[in-house]
Amino acid sequence: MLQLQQTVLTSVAQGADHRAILDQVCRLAEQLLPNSVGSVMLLDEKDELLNVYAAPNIPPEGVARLNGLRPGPGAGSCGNVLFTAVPQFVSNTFTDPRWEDLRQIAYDFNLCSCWSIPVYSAERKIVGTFALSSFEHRSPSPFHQKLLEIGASIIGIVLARNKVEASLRLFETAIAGSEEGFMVVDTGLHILSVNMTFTRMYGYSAEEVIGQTLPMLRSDEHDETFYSGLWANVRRFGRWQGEVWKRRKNGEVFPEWLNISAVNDTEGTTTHYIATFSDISRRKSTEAQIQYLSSHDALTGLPNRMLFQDRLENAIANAARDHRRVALLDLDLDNFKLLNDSLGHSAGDTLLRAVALRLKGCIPETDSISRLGGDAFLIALTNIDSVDAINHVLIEVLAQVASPLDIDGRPLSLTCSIGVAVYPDDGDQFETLLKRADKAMYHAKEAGRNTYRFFTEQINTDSLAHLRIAHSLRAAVRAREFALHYQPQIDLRTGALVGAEALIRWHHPEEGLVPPNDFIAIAEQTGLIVEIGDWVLREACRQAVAWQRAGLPPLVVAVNISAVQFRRGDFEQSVLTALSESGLAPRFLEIELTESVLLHDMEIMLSLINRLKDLGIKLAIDDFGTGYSSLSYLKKFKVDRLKIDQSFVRDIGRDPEDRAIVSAIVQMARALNLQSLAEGVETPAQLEFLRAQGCDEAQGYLYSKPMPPEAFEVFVRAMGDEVREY
Ligand SMILES: Nc1nc2c(ncn2[C@@H]2O[C@@H]3COP(=O)(O)O[C@H]4[C@@H](O)[C@H](n5cnc6c(=O)[nH]c(N)nc65)O[C@@H]4COP(=O)(O)O[C@H]3[C@H]2O)c(=O)[nH]1
Repeated sequence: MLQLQQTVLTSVAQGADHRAILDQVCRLAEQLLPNSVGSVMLLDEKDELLNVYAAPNIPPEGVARLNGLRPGPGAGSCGNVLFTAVPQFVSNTFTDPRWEDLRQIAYDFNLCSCWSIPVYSAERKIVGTFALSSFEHRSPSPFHQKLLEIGASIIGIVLARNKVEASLRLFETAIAGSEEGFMVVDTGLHILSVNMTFTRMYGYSAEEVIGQTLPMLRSDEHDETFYSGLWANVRRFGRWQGEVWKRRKNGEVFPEWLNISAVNDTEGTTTHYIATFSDISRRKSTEAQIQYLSSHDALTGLPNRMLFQDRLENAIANAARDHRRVALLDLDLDNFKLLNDSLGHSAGDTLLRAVALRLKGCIPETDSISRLGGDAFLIALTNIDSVDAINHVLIEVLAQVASPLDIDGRPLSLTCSIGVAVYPDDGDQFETLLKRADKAMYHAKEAGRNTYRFFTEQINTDSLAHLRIAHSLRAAVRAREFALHYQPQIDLRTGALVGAEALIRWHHPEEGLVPPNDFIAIAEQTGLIVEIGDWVLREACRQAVAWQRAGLPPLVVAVNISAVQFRRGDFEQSVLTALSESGLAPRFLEIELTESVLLHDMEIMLSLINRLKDLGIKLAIDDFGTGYSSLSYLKKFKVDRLKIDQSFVRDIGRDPEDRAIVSAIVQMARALNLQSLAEGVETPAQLEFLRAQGCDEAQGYLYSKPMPPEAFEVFVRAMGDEVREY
């Protein structure tokens, strides 16, 4: 008996298959009761019928006939064990009423006696029987009863263990195939096991990560405080869950939903952590998409009213802090309904999309546009420090919307009316500003459309003057209302004429002569300066050649160049065209630039200027001393002349600082081998000071105001021989 126990336990310890162990139990019992066969019967899943589970020495036909045995008073020893829940020892199966239903089987297989006792589950429930059937009539001795008891209890243990193992196997299969990632780590955060989903999600094989610690999977999205908080939670509450950004083997960072639970032993000490996790990148991008759709206009992709309002309110809060303004533009397309009805709605949609795109191009990235629905758009201009900045955008928007469109091959032109309300002048709430901008927009419509109106009358008046100039400037370019006046530049040592600065004049048909300071900035804002500047260059070159042809000594003509001319348009080509059209030798053309132009995009400027200088063109720095004065550029750019700004010259007589500045510029120019020219010289005293400092040249009312070409010609001829090329 002891040997039976030992043999079976060894098999259990070695992890042998449970059926093989049950067979072994039967065989060992048979050895201890010669002339008998052992069998194990188990209840089916419904707990109704008994089936043979192990019976190594009962022939298959016998097993087949015993299977499906329904417990009952005549259902043999095993059927009665289940029926009565107590052991059954039948010494004569041929006569005993408990074998009533199985009598034929008893005869056919010569099973003369049969002893059967219950097999219990771990929960003390009868799950089957263990029986010894003999080929002779006999009753069990106490030893045999013990044998049956021990056999049944071993069978119970083996079956229970098998159940646990089976459920473990099931669990493992479930984890391996789970859509969720699964990982077990020890308390030192070493990875002990991972499932297939982990491998798929992270791109690491199990071998690559087992034994490594968890931080290898971290991204840089969270700092140490985040992770220490997370683990503090797990230690305190036994679990943590939340969103964490992790890094795959290929370096990609992705969001996962992570669940960590502590596993404790029976004493409550944590031995392991189990992490389950899923990749939520797709969910997040769907969420982002939903968020996008709910905050944007489907047709144009522009923010909808809700998002726009949010942004405007933010902008107002920032502007309040920085003492700046925010403008709300309420824009309505003129006659859109008419176009939409006549073109069809699909063309109408294309039109709205095209307008949205153009509007986007008129404002900085940081500002917002929204479509309110229909043909109404809102624009928020943030960070505004002057009404001029709003004017600039308004003029640009009117021009952009009005420039011809091609819709499905059809040329179309469209205009819009804009109402403007300004924070803080017109209110500090979105709704108030919107109402006021809307009201102003109706005034723009009433004023004949294709224009804008501010809600506040004063801003309106100033701004409309601006708009008027912008409008008439466009016409002025076409109507050739510009002229150039020339101001002589004189050599201070010899008194000879060395050059002329060309200065633009605008002869407005109604307003008379408009000075450049009143329109150059607007021309720059509208981009018209490119066209105007082209004209100035061509005209100055043409005039210089005309004078030479008329017998005047050759003079260098200086032309002012705006920064916008450099950045927009092809400046180099303009110069080449002006020179070749006129036939002027490049050394008679000087371009005047301010310091800030040179310092912006320095590398690009340098190569452009060098190409022009290689042609022989001269370069003067205008308003010297008022800008950045980063002196290193003077050498880099091969400058010929420094023009001392008239603001320093004006007060030479009164202000010792100005005197010091002028004298320093003159000395520096000399040291660098550059010419110095003082602007705005009005008095002999100023002239004396400049001469004493060694300033090379001067220009100013003392000699002459800028003159029309004919007057300039008379001036030059009057100077006789005193003209030289500098
Ligand atoms: N008080 C006083 N002023 C004197 C005296 N001598 C000359 N001026 C004025 O000083 C300005 C000198 O031109 P700027 O500094 O280049 O300043 C110019 C220049 O920056 C710009 N400008 C003029 N013509 C053009 C042009 O064709 N293109 C560009 N981009 N800008 C131009 O407009 C500015 C103003 O031009 P203007 O009104 O013609 O004013 C000219 C000239 O008439 C003087 O003794 N006393």
